[in-house]
Amino acid sequence: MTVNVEASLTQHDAVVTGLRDFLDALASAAPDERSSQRLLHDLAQWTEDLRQDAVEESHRHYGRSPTLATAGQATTPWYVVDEAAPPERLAGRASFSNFFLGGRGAAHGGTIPLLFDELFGWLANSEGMPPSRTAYLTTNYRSVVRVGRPMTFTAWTDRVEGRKRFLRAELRDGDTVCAESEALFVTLRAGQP
Ligand SMILES: CCCCCCCC(=O)SCCNC(=O)CCNC(=O)[C@H](O)C(C)(C)COP(=O)(O)OP(=O)(O)OC[C@H]1O[C@@H](n2cnc3c(N)ncnc32)[C@H](O)[C@@H]1OP(=O)(O)O
Repeated sequence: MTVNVEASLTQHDAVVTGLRDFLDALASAAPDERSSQRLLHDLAQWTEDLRQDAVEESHRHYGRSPTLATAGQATTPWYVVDEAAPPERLAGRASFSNFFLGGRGAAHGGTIPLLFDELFGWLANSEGMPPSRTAYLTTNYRSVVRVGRPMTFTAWTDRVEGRKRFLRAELRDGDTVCAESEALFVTLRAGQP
């Protein structure tokens, strides 16, 4: 079994990386009854152990990694930022593993806006920016996103009007634009969650 663990990762980051690999392996396999039973048993044991370790949101590790792609959210399509000029522009690479398969080799349609929302969150909430949230996000699907393909993305701030940031992004497979997105992020007022 190959587990994609980098030496520099903390133990928790390594667990999240392992979880991402696990989900891909699970989605790619057709385990027999015996394997499924063993898996269910192990999962049930770990679920129980982790429930004993439950803590309040601000003390959790999950989804807060400063070093991992996707901040350590194992259920977000993998991406890495290669060029960061926040809050103006981001560019990088992405890939949808079998865990994100919708059907006939194409990524599930709901997972593409999930990636865009991640990228927009990066842009709109970069260091020094007041916190903001997605008010709307639209996606145009131009060509299927194939699982396992190396993709590239660009996300940029189109314009700012007071508390409103209008953002745009493109996801490409080579020269083909597979999806485009447009979103509005609104800066939160004091007291908004
Ligand atoms: C905190 C960091 C976390 C990282 C976030 C990552 C991104 C996310 O996924 S966030 C999760 C998904 N998003 C949400 O749950 C947001 C839920 N919605 C809200 O909280 C609120 O509606 C919020 C904050 C977006 C806007 O509410 P509020 O501050 O009351 O806005 P409001 O004063 O009515 O409107 C401000 C302006 O935005 C415009 N606007 C607000 N919503 C929309 C919309 N959906 N469409 C178009 N325009 C809108 C208003 O028309 C207004 O424009 P103008 O100033 O020109 O009159």
